[in-house]
Amino acid sequence: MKPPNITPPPLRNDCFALPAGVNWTPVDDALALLRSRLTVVTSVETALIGQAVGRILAEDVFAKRSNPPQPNTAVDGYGFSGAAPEGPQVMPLQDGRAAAGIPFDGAVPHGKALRVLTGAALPTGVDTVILEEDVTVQDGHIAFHGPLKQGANTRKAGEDVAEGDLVLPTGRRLTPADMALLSATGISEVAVRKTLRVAVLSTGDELVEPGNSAGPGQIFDANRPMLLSMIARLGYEPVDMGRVSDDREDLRDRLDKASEQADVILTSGGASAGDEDHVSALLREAGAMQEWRIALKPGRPLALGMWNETPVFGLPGNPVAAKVCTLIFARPALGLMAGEGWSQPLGFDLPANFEKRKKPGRREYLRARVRDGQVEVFASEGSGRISGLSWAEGLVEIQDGACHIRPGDLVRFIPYGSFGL
Ligand SMILES: Nc1nc2c(c(=O)[nH]1)N[C@H]1C(S)=C(S)[C@@H](COP(=O)(O)OP(=O)(O)OC[C@H]3O[C@@H](n4cnc5c(N)ncnc54)[C@H](O)[C@@H]3O)O[C@H]1N2
Ligand code: MOO
Repeated sequence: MKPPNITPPPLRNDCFALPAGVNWTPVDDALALLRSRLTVVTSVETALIGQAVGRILAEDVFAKRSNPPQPNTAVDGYGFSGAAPEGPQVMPLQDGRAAAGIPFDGAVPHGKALRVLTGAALPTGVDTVILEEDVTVQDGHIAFHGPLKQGANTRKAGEDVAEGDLVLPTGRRLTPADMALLSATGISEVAVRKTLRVAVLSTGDELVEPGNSAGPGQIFDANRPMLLSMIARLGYEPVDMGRVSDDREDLRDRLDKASEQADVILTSGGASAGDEDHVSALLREAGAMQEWRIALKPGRPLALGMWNETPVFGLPGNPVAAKVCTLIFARPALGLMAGEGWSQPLGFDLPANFEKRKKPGRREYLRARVRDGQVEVFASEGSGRISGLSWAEGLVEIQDGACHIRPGDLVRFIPYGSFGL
């Protein structure tokens, strides 16, 4: 029998070729859209500072007390009033001493010196301190060499923070250093955002739980353990929604549950438009689907949508693409929803030790690390090469317009740490 007369399309064999007539969304436009559409979703609660590290401030915090609260001495030594002129100085000692927490009761007459210990409030009549190492003490007197400026070796009240100053702004994710700052400025509890709950769900008939036996055609679910731990590292509450097979009704059911238990949903797999790509199909059906074809490698088929008013990031199944999309798109979006605000990862421009050609018009992220001050990239760009994710210590961002990177060209390296991992 004669075969039917069918005209095939020209062979491109490039899943990243920009199809004619399709408008690919540049990464920055997709990010701008996310940024403009999303808002803070978490409510506010009070946390004692002992429990507040890693939490996000829900309001500006102002100092209740100055730091230091009063002028004090920065060293162990002897305090007196005014500058000491050049040359040898001898001063009678005042009886008593001032120590941290045990102030000197009374005033020190001009011309006399008082024994003072680091942190002690300066008593009336003392505004300058000589270091004890520079002093000879004998017969109720001290002797030292001038000159010494007025105010030497002392700390002014409020020189660090004055009462009423803004100490930390809304949206700040509290660090261990902030615990010291809050304590010192008289703050013992703060208004913080409840922790954002992020559901993680894997889709695909081929997936098996690590620890179980995997038959032919099956693979272990690698994305879910990665994504759950990324969420925890980013400071959000991971909500494990397990795995769903490629069954639309099961997936619908699981998305319903996830939207009850979490503020945001991350799925992986089924994001593109194949026969079994149920995530994108359901999001499209729900009517609130931005089916973005993003000019990005890896991670083009990122499905974004709403499910029961809960934002869903339909991440591509390939683990490298799932991680890149999480870092580039989900992370700033989660920050915004959590009350932390939109953030850009800090990158460093360093010379490349590799050569790469690419099509202009799409952004690329390669698994990378820095050795001897140069950026090296993983040997393969394959999106299923999970080993490269562990090999890498960050991503190198190749700009949309670039088409040929030569060794020695500056490229932007973004360490995983800059993403909060
Ligand atoms: N004809 C085309 N095929 C594909 C294209 C294309 O443009 N034309 N794009 C490719 C790209 S790029 C990606 S990325 C994937 C995206 O696919 P989906 O998001 O629909 O994901 P799946 O098809 O379900 O899975 C892709 C791949 O990843 C594996 N996978 C899925 N989940 C997990 C998991 N939890 N742990 C480990 N591995 C996982 C899955 O087995 C597949 O091998 O589509 C390409 N195809
Ligand atoms: O988005 Mo796919 O290869 O980029 O993994």
